[in-house]
Amino acid sequence: MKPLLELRGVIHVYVGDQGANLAVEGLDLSISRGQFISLVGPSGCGKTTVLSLLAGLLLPAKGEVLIDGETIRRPSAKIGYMLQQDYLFPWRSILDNATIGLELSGRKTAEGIAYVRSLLHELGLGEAESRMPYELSGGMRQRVALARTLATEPEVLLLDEPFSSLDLQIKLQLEDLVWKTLRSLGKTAVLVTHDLAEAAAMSDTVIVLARNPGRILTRFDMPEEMRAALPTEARRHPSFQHMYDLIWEKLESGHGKGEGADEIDKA
Ligand SMILES: Nc1ncnc2c1ncn2[C@@H]1O[C@H](COP(=O)(O)OP(=O)(O)OP(=O)(O)O)[C@@H](O)[C@H]1O
Repeated sequence: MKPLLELRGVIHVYVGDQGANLAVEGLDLSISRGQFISLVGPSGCGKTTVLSLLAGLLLPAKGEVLIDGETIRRPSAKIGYMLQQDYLFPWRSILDNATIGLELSGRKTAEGIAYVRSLLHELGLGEAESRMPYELSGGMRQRVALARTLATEPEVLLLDEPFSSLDLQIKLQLEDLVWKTLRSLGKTAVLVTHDLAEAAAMSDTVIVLARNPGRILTRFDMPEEMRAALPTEARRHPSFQHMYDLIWEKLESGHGKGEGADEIDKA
């Protein structure tokens, strides 16, 4: 099957006052439609750089980044980006926050609003659409941010540590909810996380990166039964601990002491 997203021989160099910084080198990656991929690795290995390249916010110095076989040269409506911080506008209600992308792209039609209402409903916010951001918990705010990202119907969701600021219980609930929502809508997802358990539980495939320069060390395809299960169920699957240990060992072998594996959340 033709991949939906591809990185081919990608190199990215940041150029600034301090000179040139080779951030990532020789990245080759294919992601199929509907796949859920996680990127894990120590701080500075290029996870956010990869997301920015996929989002069209950065252009590679060498190589190609493609969606559906077409080179990504600028941000596209096909790709939505959800961040650690929700960046809700405090003066707008939940519904008005969730419809902002539609407004900016001139698509705030009755149909568009109805779709956003259905998303809010799916995400357990149906009764809360007229409430203001200050009235919401962190988990609710992230659900609004997800509805806002999905409102414009992107094919791909880039998720940059969207659960990292949440309490454990809320985080687990939200992992299930996001996984279920993206699955039911057939979306393709690329998650960046420092939490190896989260990566193993949510993903079809976990990509392990190393740094200096950022590069792909290996990829782990999760067992079929884990992939089909909700993240909280996948965490209880007999293969979960084994997959987790494999990812952790690869990270350690890739970095050695002092090279950053200790920054990964092993809890
Ligand atoms: N704007 C920038 N200018 C110069 N160098 C940068 C810039 N952004 C990132 N870098 C460098 O590129 C490399 C990759 O950074 P990136 O932020 O993609 O890593 P990361 O894996 O997402 O890190 P973290 O886990 O800490 O968020 C690092 O060496 C970083 O210092």
